[in-house]
Amino acid sequence: MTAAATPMMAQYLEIKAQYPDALLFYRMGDFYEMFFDDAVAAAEALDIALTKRGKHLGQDIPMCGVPVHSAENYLLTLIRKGFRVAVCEQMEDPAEAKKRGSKAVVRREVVRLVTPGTLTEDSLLEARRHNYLAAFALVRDEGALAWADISTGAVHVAPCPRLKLGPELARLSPSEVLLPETLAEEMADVITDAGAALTPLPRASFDSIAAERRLRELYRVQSLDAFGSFSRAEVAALGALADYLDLTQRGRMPRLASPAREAAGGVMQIDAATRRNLELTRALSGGRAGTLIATIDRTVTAPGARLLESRLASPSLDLRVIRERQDSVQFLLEQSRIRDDLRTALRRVPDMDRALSRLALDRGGPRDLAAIRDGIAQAATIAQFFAGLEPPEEIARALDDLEGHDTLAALLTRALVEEPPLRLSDGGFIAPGFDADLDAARALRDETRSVIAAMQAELAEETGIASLKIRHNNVLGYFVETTTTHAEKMLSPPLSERFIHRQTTANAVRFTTAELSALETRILNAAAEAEAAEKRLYESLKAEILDRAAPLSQAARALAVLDVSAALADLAAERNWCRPQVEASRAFHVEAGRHPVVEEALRREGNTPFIANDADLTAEGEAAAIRLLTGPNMAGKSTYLRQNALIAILAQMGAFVPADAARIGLVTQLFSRVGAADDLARGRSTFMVEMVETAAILNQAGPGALVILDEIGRGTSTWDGLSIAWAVLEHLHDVNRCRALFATHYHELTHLAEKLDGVENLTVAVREWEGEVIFLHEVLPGAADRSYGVHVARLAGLPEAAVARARVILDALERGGREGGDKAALIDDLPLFSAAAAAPPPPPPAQEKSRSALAERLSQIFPDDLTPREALAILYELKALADDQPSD
Ligand SMILES: Nc1ncnc2c1ncn2[C@@H]1O[C@H](COP(=O)(O)OP(=O)(O)OP(=O)(O)O)[C@@H](O)[C@H]1O
Repeated sequence: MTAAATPMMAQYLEIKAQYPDALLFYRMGDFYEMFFDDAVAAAEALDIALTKRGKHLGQDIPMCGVPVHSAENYLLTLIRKGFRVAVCEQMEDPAEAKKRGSKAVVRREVVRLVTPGTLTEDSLLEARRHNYLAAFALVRDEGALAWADISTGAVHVAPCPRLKLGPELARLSPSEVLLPETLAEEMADVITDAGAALTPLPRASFDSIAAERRLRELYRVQSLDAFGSFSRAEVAALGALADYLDLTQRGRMPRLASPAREAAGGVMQIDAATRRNLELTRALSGGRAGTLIATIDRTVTAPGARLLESRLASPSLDLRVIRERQDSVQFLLEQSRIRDDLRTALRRVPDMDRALSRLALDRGGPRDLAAIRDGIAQAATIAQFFAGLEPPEEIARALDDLEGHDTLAALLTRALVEEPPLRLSDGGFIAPGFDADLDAARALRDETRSVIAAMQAELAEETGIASLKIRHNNVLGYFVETTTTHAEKMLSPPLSERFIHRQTTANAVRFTTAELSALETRILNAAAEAEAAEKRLYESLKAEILDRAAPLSQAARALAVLDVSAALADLAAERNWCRPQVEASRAFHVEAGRHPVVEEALRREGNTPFIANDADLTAEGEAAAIRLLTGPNMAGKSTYLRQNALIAILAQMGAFVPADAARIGLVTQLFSRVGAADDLARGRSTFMVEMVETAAILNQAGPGALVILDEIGRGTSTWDGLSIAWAVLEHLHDVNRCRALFATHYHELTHLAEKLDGVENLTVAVREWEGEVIFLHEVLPGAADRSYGVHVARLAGLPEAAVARARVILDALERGGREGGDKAALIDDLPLFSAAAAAPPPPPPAQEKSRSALAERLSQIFPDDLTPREALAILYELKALADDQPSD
């Protein structure tokens, strides 16, 4: 067979040509088949068998396929691996096609293009995270970003200068970003750095005039002014979203809320590096464990979890909003009984937003109808909890949105069975008694079933074959079946006159009778009628729901608000967190602050308690307020720095904070950087990255900024590092004039406190006891006198000999430093390493050799060029050299 010539292959190639960038899932009966390169790629990605089907231009056609009923799992794998999938369905019954001629091909069409940003199925989505599709448009030099979650219908737009795109994407973490083709190449890195898939679109998709028309049609409005005034770039970005949705959903538009415009500068600016470093929603090691969100998330519904994450990702700069949210948390903190009832009731609230979206896209099922029913029923129950109380404004507004769905609730309650099936085709979801036609069809269908049972009993008696059965399959329909032992009897008169032979299998013989055929027609008709009636009812219930989509979505949002407020109240109650005073100032005062994640980790381990620490970073007038933190390794410097950044974020997202009291002047920008030495694995370039990031801070941080710098400059040689750290500190003080916490190992910097008004020294207390260092984790005013690195090296299990040697070197270096000596020359003065080793002296000749090898290696070393880590590596090398020599 030459498949190229087949009309089917011609149809395939024609459709495939329209989707060159996607894998084409080509429906053939119960399978989606893939051919040619698609098959090769999919077989590998899915780890399924690659087979062949006919030939094309003399070559075998590679083919693979996945069953339709389990296609979602395969889709998920493909999307996760970065593919896009065009789903091509059969648009008519094969029997229909046959009527056009035996060679006619079943009509097929792509019904949907599945991409990372356009998923709606629960199985393809993370319940507790948004799935954003974003579009960035540039009109002249003005940029805008629009983003939508089509699984919930939320749409936002905001001005976004080109330089802000990276931080904005870091905040939203979209799955897919649309860019005009012309920008795709130069901006690809920004998109992929944010972990999103990049989809370039033709410039026409971003044309602002066409976009305006598209949006007017989409929202069925005369003018976009109804939503506020948008810039050209904003309209273009929204238009690109609409265009892409039209393309991927093949004209079936999702339900989209009116675009909400986010004002520029409405949220705390936090760039990608800071988010990573503070482990807000993703841990440095990947995943959610150990992040701030994992520690504070006590929401009990998926929409609540999504709202909490978006509040955390975008701490507000609007005092009214912050205080309203705090009021809600406080109210539910005080009303602990209502909080408990509320949380119990919320646990039974389904994800109404996603159900609504699927219904709108015609991808829903009976279970989505039930989700709406249960959601609004719970909403009404929840509204009652607050009767007779005067809740604060945000909660009061939410409660208003919960009500007014009684008619729909009553309708759905009457219409649906308690637990409907997932798919429409499964049937049986409309409750008995709801619709007379359906009841009649079902009665007929079920009655005929009992008639069949009666007929089977009759025939068994008549033939004297007790094991005779009436069965059903898709090929024969209903048939009478007996085992082959009775074949002869059945196939000879008189029975053969009544029983018409249909089929003989290995174990059975099958027949039909005139009565059975008549009955079958009746059954089929009744079942089809019931199915049609049920489908009709489904459509009308769906329409009722979609008619009220906007208020329903508001109710869903209100439930999410209640969930978030109750969750934060629960956390505050259990962990004893306080309500921070957030104000328009440059104050930063925290009493007994804690790091929520470290504290929880310590609590889980159950040994040491977390030591709370105060922070006073209040800036006077326009001056800077910088605290320079010195102290040994492992003392808790990083923890202290980060806890204060996290407290600022929690305060401005409207949550309570892990402290006894806090007064936070609005932090407009938050920067956090960690010294490169913490990431040695990536080598030298890490230092470059660190410097680029530090440059970004010095260029951007304004008076409202809070800057957290952890051992900046550590990735280079000592003097370079010190000089850079010094200059950075001065710049922050004199030019940026922001609030900053600066942890360093360079003790020399502590002298700056005497010179610069806004700089004060802090240190983390340790106690030395019998030669051991005990970390007290207590932050106090003052400077550390030494770094205790050698002590920590010992704690980490460095060999005793190396530790002893390090002490000798340190001592000499410190003496040299104090006396202003040349450090390279110092090496000559140092007693040799082997002398410090506690090992028994090896035999003299070998020791001679060892000394010379060591001396030679030492002569090649210039301490000034070494980072501490390199010095440590050399120490190992020297030790190995010393250990090796005797056996030579
Ligand atoms: N306030 C605290 N109370 C109790 N334990 C703490 C506290 N702060 C830190 N720790 C513990 O000490 C460990 C080290 O803390 P951290 O990483 O902040 O130290 P560091 O001074 O920054 O060290 P390095 O300079 O080596 O990076 C933490 O993992 C934590 O277990």
